[in-house]
Amino acid sequence: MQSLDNALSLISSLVKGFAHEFVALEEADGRILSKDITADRNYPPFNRAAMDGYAIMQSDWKKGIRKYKVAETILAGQASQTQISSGYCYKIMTGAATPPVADVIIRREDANELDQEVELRADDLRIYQNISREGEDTKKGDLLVKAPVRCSSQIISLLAATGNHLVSVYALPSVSVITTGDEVVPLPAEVTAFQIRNSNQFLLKSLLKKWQISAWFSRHVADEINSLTEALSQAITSDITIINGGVSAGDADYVPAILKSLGVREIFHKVAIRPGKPLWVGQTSEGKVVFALPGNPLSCLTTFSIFVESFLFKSMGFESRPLYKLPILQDRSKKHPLTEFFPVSLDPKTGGLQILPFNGSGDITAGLFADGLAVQPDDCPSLLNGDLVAFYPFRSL
Ligand SMILES: Nc1nc2c(c(=O)[nH]1)N[C@H]1C(S)=C(S)[C@@H](COP(=O)(O)OP(=O)(O)OC[C@H]3O[C@@H](n4cnc5c(N)ncnc54)[C@H](O)[C@@H]3O)O[C@H]1N2
Ligand code: MOO
Repeated sequence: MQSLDNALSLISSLVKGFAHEFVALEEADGRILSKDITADRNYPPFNRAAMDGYAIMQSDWKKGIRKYKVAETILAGQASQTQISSGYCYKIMTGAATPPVADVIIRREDANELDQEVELRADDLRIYQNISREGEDTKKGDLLVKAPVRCSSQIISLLAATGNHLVSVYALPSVSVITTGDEVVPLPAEVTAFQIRNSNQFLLKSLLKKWQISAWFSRHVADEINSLTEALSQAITSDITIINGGVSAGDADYVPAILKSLGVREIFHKVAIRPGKPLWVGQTSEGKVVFALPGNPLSCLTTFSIFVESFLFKSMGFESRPLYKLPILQDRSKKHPLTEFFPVSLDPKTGGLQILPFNGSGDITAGLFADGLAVQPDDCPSLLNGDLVAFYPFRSL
């Protein structure tokens, strides 16, 4: 049985890195950028008027001039046609380019608009008042966002602002999802007394969607050697195969043996964690990776979130995944020597972690309102209120 750290480093050793591809900006939400974003020009690209008003020369104001003739009206997007001299101003709109000769804008609210001229008022006049100067936000060539990073709405906006209508992202892997078990029935079939519905298939597909991945091959297979062999032989042609159930010690837990018979090399079987101990990980001779996750719903969620996601993060260029240390808000003890993952919610008032009780890893409500998983290390029999614990968020925070 592997320790958690060993299991994670064995998984890292399987990473070859996904290819890069270009996608349209409209399709980039939630994808992982594979190329840095740099500024294609200065921002603002010109001395941008920040207010509707009148642009003057500060030197005129200092001379005591308060009434100005309007030389020209400059709208956003227009180039100015005139060069003002003393006693003249531009009428200018927010977002328009302020000609270099003008170095102050007085708001329209502080102007008395007369027939051919305008009388301006200001208590305190500062150079470049109401002008956002060229390059003051960022300079051409500046690194704005370092890859890899998940495309948020703000990043999408920045990509658009900097002219990237095609975006370089990490290509998505092909993924198969196979659930197993005689007792597991698909929706919307009726369940008999000793059957259960196939929730993990939906769980896994939903977890993959966070990465914008849809499984190309998805099937439920009974605990029967021939059908499992047939389905798994197809599934393992994918970059990543995720199998659920049939990996512990039961008479019908055929998955590890069948994978081996199909030439999948076992990297490890069993990790010293709870839930999720029976996890099996292997690799085909072509380098495709196979995760066989334990069947209990919380074990499935945990092993996906910790192991499959670590593999995805690394394959998409992240050195490590975001991991937080946050205070736990209750005492917690454990009697076994395994590292324990448990569902927690983020307390909005304190920023600490509330422990969410559940009734074992088969409880369908376990982790229902959790924001992520917290960790009680193998050698730590008790956690005290206020102790910092590792926190793996379910969503990128
Ligand atoms: N003698 C031992 N027994 C067990 C061990 C062990 O080490 N020695 N490990 C236990 C642990 S921990 C877990 S977790 C389970 C995992 O077993 P399997 O991965 O072989 O999974 P199954 O036995 O097929 O199912 C376990 C449980 O999960 C339910 N299940 C399965 N698939 C689905 C699905 N698609 N949707 C919803 N629920 C599912 C299944 O009905 C079982 O109740 O083994 C322990 N036993
Ligand atoms: O992974 Mo198992 O859930 O520890 O019962």
